[in-house]
Amino acid sequence: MDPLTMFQVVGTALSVGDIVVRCIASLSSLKSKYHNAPIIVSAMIGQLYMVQSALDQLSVLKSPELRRTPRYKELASQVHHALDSFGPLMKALEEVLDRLDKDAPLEMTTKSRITFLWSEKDMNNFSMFLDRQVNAFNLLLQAIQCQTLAQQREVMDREESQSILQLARDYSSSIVGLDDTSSFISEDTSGISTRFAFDPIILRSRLYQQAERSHLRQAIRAGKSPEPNMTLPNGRYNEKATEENSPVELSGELSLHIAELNQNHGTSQEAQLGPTNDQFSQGPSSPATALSSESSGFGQFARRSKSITSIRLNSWWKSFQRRESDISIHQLDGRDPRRVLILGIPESGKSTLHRALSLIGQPNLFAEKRDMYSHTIWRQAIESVRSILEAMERLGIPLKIRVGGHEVEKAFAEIHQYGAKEATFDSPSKELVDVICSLWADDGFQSAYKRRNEYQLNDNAAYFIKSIDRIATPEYVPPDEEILRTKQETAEFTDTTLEHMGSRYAIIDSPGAGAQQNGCERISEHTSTILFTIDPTAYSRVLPGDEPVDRMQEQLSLFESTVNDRRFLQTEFIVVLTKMDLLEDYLRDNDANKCFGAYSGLDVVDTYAHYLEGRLLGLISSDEVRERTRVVRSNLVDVGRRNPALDIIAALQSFAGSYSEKRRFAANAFLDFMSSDSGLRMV
Ligand SMILES: Nc1nc2c(ncn2[C@@H]2O[C@H](COP(=O)(O)OP(=O)(O)OP(=O)(O)O)[C@@H](O)[C@H]2O)c(=O)[nH]1
Ligand SMILES: [Mg+2]
Repeated sequence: MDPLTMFQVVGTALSVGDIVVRCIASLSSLKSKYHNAPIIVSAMIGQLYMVQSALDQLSVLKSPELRRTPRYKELASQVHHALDSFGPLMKALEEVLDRLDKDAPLEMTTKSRITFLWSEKDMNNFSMFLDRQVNAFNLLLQAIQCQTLAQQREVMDREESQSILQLARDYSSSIVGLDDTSSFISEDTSGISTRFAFDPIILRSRLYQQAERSHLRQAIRAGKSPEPNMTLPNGRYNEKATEENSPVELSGELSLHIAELNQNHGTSQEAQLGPTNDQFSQGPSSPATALSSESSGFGQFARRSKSITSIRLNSWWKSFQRRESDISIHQLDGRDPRRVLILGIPESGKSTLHRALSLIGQPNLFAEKRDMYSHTIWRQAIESVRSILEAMERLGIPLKIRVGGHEVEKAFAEIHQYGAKEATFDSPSKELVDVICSLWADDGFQSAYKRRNEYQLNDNAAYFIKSIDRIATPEYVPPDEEILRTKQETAEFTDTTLEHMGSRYAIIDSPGAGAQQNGCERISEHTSTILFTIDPTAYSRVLPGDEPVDRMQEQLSLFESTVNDRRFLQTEFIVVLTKMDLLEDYLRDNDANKCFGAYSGLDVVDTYAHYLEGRLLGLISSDEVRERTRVVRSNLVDVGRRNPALDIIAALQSFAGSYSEKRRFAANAFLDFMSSDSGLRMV
């Protein structure tokens, strides 16, 4: 028997290209007839555009020459029936759509809506099944792009690739019914990521971009910019997200890892364990179904009658629907959150970024805790004054003026006394507040402050000291911006789940450097994006601790080792230059030119930031990783008017790394549109 050839594999897929086009047309027609058509119609149009783009790319391979190329022969045998069900699936979908389009009433009444919803369920299954096929297509395209046989083998031998093919094969054999008894639908997708190195090719394709543009146009036409909109008030997508796909399971998996990590660090976090990994994977993959080459390949589907295919597909749907409740939510809509890990040296702003991101999803994050934070702010202000006074002593800087009748010793003693007491906020004396105001006006105090790089001082010391008379009043209620200025050392990994424009992110904050490295080992496999915080004011400062460690050197080395770590080869990086608001003052007080050597002009914020960005990007050894790296400059505490963390979200969304992300983005624009007044209204 002839072995399967690339010509057959590709030919089979291409033979139904016209049907794909017709299905897109039918879905569009349905959508235009129903002002309030179900969301799945829009989602499927996007999905089919994906398929069409993949076919477009594959069409170059239809040459019979490929029959003879050993590399493609091997590839064909590896793909081995994974795409067999694509043809029948498209044909059955076309039938369903024909029927729906024909029977569609002009007005969608409650009754017709119910009828439609029945079909919607089928379409959801179609949509999920299509996903498996698109994954297999993607893999095929990725392998074909390889330059050598060795590279191709490397791609195909990956565990992830094998899982993708196995899954597509399992579904194929269930659908075409060639060996129903020996095959079953595997639910084990845990090892499959939705990201492929090949995805950008699809994303760059004309068809996909057209589809995406059209989605965005609709969203814009509906008067909605793709500006952040945390929740869709009536959006089904989000309802699903919070009810069916509540973060519990996903977060549970993540919390499991985080709890483990924290346990390893000997921290005290009580793990809220969710389901174990075993609960997420619901059984082993089935063995590949052995099929003869006669019953597969090009021509096979042409011989199958449409009705037989449909009957089999229908029965597959039914059995699938029964199993629906057993399926992991990863499979139902592919909306598992992107896992975003925040890394950086101590005090580089990781937790501030984490908190700013959390505020996007939970604007009332601090509502219950403002009272507590007013004490924290007062305490940190007093501690800052004390640190400066201590530094004056150590550096031999005298106070230039007498402080409101107080000598420095007296002021010092008083501050000490306040620093020693825990919650002294209730009664900060007017006298003490005056002392602090006078200290701040003192030249000696100021020159010690300017030398803050020589000792440890809270980054927001100046802000709090300057605001002391406001902070010291009993009526003081700190706004979010000021809470974000407080410093709290992070001892353990913490995560938060953020929903934004239909995308979900599990964002993990990490503790200081030592613990971070241990944690990274374990958490890396779950990370799609790393937010790397860089403190631009770190030069000429040392890290707190026994050994003097140059902060800037430390963060450049940590960045270099992280960004070039093999485990993160597929990871997206967003470098966040934090504390941009503090930079101008810091550059004025500390000569960056001296610190960085031969460069000049580094006393200007923009020139310095530009130089630092160049240094950071220069540390990335892989071009691919550099392409997947974005830099965002941020003043993280300035959340008053517009949360700066939205820029990070925009950077997250800008990645074209995975087609599913892009699709999600486009779908979300749709969903936004559908949930707007001019869009979908649930009956
Ligand atoms: N003004 C200003 N302060 C910032 C900014 N980013 C961080 N900070 C402050 O810098 C200090 C350290 O920030 P954190 O977020 O606690 O740093 P971290 O990296 O989490 O530190 P560890 O948990 O100790 O590793 C805090 O006082 C923050 O308020 C910023 O953009 N502007
Ligand atoms: Mg922290």
